[in-house]
Amino acid sequence: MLHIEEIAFAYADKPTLSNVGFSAQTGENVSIIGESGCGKTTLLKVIYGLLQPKTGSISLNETQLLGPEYSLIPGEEEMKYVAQDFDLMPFTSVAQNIAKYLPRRFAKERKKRTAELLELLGLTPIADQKANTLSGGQKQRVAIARALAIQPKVLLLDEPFSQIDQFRKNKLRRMIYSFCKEHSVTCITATHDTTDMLAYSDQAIVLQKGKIVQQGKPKKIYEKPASAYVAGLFEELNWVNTQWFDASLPDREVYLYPHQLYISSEGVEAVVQNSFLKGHYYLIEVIAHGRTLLIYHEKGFFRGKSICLLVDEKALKRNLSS
Ligand SMILES: Nc1ncnc2c1ncn2[C@@H]1O[C@H](COP(=O)(O)OP(=O)(O)OP(=O)(O)O)[C@@H](O)[C@H]1O
Repeated sequence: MLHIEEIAFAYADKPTLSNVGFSAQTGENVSIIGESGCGKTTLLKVIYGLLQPKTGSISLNETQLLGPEYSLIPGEEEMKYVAQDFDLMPFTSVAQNIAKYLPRRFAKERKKRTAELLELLGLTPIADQKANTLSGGQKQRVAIARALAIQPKVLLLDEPFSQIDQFRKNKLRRMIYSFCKEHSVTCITATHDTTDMLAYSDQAIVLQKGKIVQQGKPKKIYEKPASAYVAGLFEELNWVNTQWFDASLPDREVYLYPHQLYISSEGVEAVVQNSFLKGHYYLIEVIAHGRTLLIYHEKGFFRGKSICLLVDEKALKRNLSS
């Protein structure tokens, strides 16, 4: 188990993390999400042992990790960290970049494992290409393959799929996270992309200005966000007044996800501004009570069309009581 307790960290005298603590079971997949600059990368670097926390402690399977001030080589041996800058050997082939991290003694085993990793990350066709000729997404995949070369106990991924095309991203995500599960690798992913969190994480940690503001099962966080900040990490929010929909409710401004508003034959009058095709549905931008709101609908509408909106009453009331 990876146990992180009450970590605080500051760059010079600028506090960046305070009171951060959580535990991850062996093989658990934890996401760290939050707005840009909230401290996700810093937290991964503290866990990996590149930055020394001011206070707090980190232990892996009951062994306390002391941090870079107490080790000759920064970085914990049993962990692998895939940073945002990849750090590949530029004039070396994809296959050699991966093989370098495998023991030299067992040549046959080394070749087999390299081939497996090339296949897992979809890199076989470019195995002989030099790293400096790769695209950002290809470099990112080589960096992940390298981190998995010798199976770590803990894999720390910083925005792992940010440069990978949509077409490959979903398949790759499924493969990597199921690889980690099968091999009991604890995986901590810092991400902006809440799809990483909702579909694949066992536990999510939401950071805001270096502090944990919500923590738990992803579904629960999505359905019961602790604040508009947390909800806004998933989708653009609609701010509405409760009395537009129900005059008996206290007069409050509340936030709703787009799917919590829907088109009906009666309700709040709105005028369509834009319809954006999203695949099998549309994102519709409307103006109601002088505000821009977003809703989902199966059909698109022309600009200027008048429609009426109703609200998911449960969501409205839940929001009111939070
Ligand atoms: N080496 C550094 N020296 C001083 N301040 C730093 C340093 N690295 C990061 N910071 C600051 O610490 C804060 C947290 O940065 P961090 O990179 O951890 O955020 P993040 O959540 O990972 O952001 P992003 O999602 O944009 O990668 C930011 O305000 C950043 O400017």
